[in-house]
Amino acid sequence: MADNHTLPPAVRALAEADFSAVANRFAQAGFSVSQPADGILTIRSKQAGKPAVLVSVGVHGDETGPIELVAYLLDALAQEPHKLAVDLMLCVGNIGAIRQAKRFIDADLNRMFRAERGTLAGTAEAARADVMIAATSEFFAHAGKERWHLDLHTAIRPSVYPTFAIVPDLIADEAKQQLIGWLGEAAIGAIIMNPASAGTYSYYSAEHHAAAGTTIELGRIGTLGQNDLSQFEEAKVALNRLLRGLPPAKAAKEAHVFKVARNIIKLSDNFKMAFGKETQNFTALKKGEEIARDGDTVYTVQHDEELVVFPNPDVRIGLRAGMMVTRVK
Ligand SMILES: O=C(O)CCC(=O)N[C@@H](CCC(=O)O)C(=O)O
Ligand SMILES: [Zn+2]
Repeated sequence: MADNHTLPPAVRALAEADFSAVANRFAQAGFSVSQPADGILTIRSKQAGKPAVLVSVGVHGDETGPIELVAYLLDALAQEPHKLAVDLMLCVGNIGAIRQAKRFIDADLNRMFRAERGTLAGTAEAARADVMIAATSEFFAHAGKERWHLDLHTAIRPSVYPTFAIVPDLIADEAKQQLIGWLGEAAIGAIIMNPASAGTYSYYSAEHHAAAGTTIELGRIGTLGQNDLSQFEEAKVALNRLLRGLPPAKAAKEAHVFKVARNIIKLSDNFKMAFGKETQNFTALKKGEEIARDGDTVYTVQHDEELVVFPNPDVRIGLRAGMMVTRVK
């Protein structure tokens, strides 16, 4: 982590998963506040029927922008706690990796939210995912119909759309439309509709807890305390609006919509991508162009146009090394 002494106190506290100041304020204002595990805080109203909102940050330890954004927002909300209009679960994901300013310690935490973990079982992140799953299940077990999970990330490499979201297809229609409306308010540039889980946290919440769950990419990885949050002002305003139960605002932007055509899975150590790993997200490839090869398997573009997202040859064998998407609108 950056030199913590120079960080604004609210940012330092959230990055260290120290909820004490915030927890006290909401508890004093009459909310039921609990910390079911390290890095997890729930704040519930004593009145039933509020929307349930899970906000997660730091699922990858080097993705620091969302930690800053949520820290400032939560700090401001804690000054007027009675304005919180939802039941809130806040999850700081990979606490150990945040401390070390690394994506993960042993393995990618955002691939652990699946029934079969194979070679990922036994890692530090498998244990952390179990803790997060238990707390998430408990949180949504008490929830009414309106359920959200906003899992805030940042991308490793540049992107044609600096902000974008991955939305599980299986979310029920009404909730999906509400989520897409919210992503518009947040000025998210592109939405990728995803038909199948890659073991991610937001897909898990959507599939198992009927949440309007999404992974949101806000810019690129950077040093804690040094992110330019002005690029995500609309996202901050939209999140603030949701937590305070204010009426939806007009979309700041209509997102470009894509759908996942195929996940490129790394099959062996022979996996080689046809382009550099700095290739920006949403780079377009034409039918027949090579994407990657892995021994005898050659991945080529099947549609007239496919765009590559998250190209990463360095993932473990068996995991997604890239996502090919096609344009819907
Ligand atoms: O930029 C990258 O290569 C990774 C950024 C990131 O962590 N993205 C998430 C997306 C999760 C999803 O598909 O919903 C991830 O790969 O875990
Ligand atoms: Zn991430």
